[in-house]
Amino acid sequence: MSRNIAPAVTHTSTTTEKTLRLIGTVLRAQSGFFWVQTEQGVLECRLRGRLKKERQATDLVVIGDQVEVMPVGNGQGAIEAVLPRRSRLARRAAGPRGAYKEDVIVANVDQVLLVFSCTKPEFTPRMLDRYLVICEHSELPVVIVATKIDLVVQHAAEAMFSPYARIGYPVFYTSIVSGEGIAELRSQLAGRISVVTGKSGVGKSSLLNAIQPGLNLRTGEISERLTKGRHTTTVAELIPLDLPGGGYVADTPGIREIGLWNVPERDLAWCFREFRPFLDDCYFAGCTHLHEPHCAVRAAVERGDITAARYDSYARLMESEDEE
Ligand SMILES: Nc1nc2c(ncn2[C@@H]2O[C@H](COP(=O)(O)OP(=O)(O)OP(=O)(O)O)[C@@H](O)[C@H]2O)c(=O)[nH]1
Ligand SMILES: [Zn+2]
Repeated sequence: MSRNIAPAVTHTSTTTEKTLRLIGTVLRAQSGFFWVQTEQGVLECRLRGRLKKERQATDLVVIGDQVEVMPVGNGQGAIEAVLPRRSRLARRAAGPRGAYKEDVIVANVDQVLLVFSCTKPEFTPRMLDRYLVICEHSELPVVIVATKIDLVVQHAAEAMFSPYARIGYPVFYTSIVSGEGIAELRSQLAGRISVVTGKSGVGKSSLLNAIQPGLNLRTGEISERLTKGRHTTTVAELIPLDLPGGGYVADTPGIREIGLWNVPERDLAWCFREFRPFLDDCYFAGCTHLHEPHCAVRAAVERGDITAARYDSYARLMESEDEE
C-alpha cells in the first residue's frame, strides 16, 4: 500500500501555495477574466472552481474587490478567496415576482463624486437630489463637485450649491480654466476608490485630466497586454491614480444608468438626510409627508428648516413624476 506517500506530497504543496498567495484589488472584470493589481504587478486571473460554487454567480467578484490570488506564472493567477466588502455600489433591478435583485457594480467604494456644472449644461438640482437619494440608500459617502465656476459669478455658484453644504455634503468648487479647487480634489481622491458620475458635458473628463494628465475614463486602458486578442466591449474598470497614497477612479457604464435605479418609496424620506430629524414626529406612523395632517416634515418646510426645492424633489420622486 502506498498510503504513506501521497498525503505527504499533498501537504507540501498546500504549504507552498499558502506562502505564494497575494492580496490584490480587482481592476477589471470581463468574460470570466479578472485583472488584479498585486505587489507583483497586474495579474490576469480566473476564479477557482470551488469559489464559483460557493458564491452567487451574479456578483461573484466585481471591480474594487479585495481578493486572495495565487500566481501561476506568466502574469496569470487564480482567485482563491474574496475578502469581505466594506461597501458596494449596486443597481437594484426588478427581479422575479415583483422582488428586487441587486447587481453589485463596484465593491469597496469610498466615495461617489457627483459632478455638476454651474452652467453649460444648466445646473439641475432635481437630478442632483436623485443621485443623492441613490447614494444615501447605498450608504455611500458623497462629494459634490461644482464645475465651470469661471463661467458664473461667485454668488451664483454659491446659491446653487451652498444649500447642499448646509445639509452636510462636502462641496468642491472647481474650474479647469482658473485651476481652482483642483489641488483640493486631488487630495480628496488620494488613497480612495471613487466613483465619478454626472451627465454629459459637465466636465468630468476635463476634471480628471486636470487631476492627472492622460486620465480619461472612457478610453482608460490598463495596458495593451491585457486587452490583446480579446474582443473589447465597454467594461467596468478601476483606473489607478498616480497620487501619494494611490487611489482609483471607477469607470463603469452602469453609473450612467443611475436614473433607472429603484429606491423603495418607504425609504425615500430617509434618503433626504435633512428630513431625518423630523421623521419620528409626524402624527401618523407611515406618514408619506405628502398629504397627511400634522406632518413634521411639511412643518419643517414651512419653517424653512427644509428647503422648498428639496421637498419638491422628494414629492416628485414619491409621485414618480420625475422624468428628467
Ligand atoms: N469654462 C470651462 N469649461 C469647462 C470646464 N470644465 C470643462 N469645460 C468644458 O466643457 C466641455 C465638456 O467637458 P467634458 O470634460 O468633455 O465633459 P464630460 O462630463 O466628460 O462629458 P461626457 O464625456 O459627455 O460625459 C468641454 O468643452 C470642456 O472644455 C471649466 O472648468 N470651465
Ligand atoms: Zn410626515
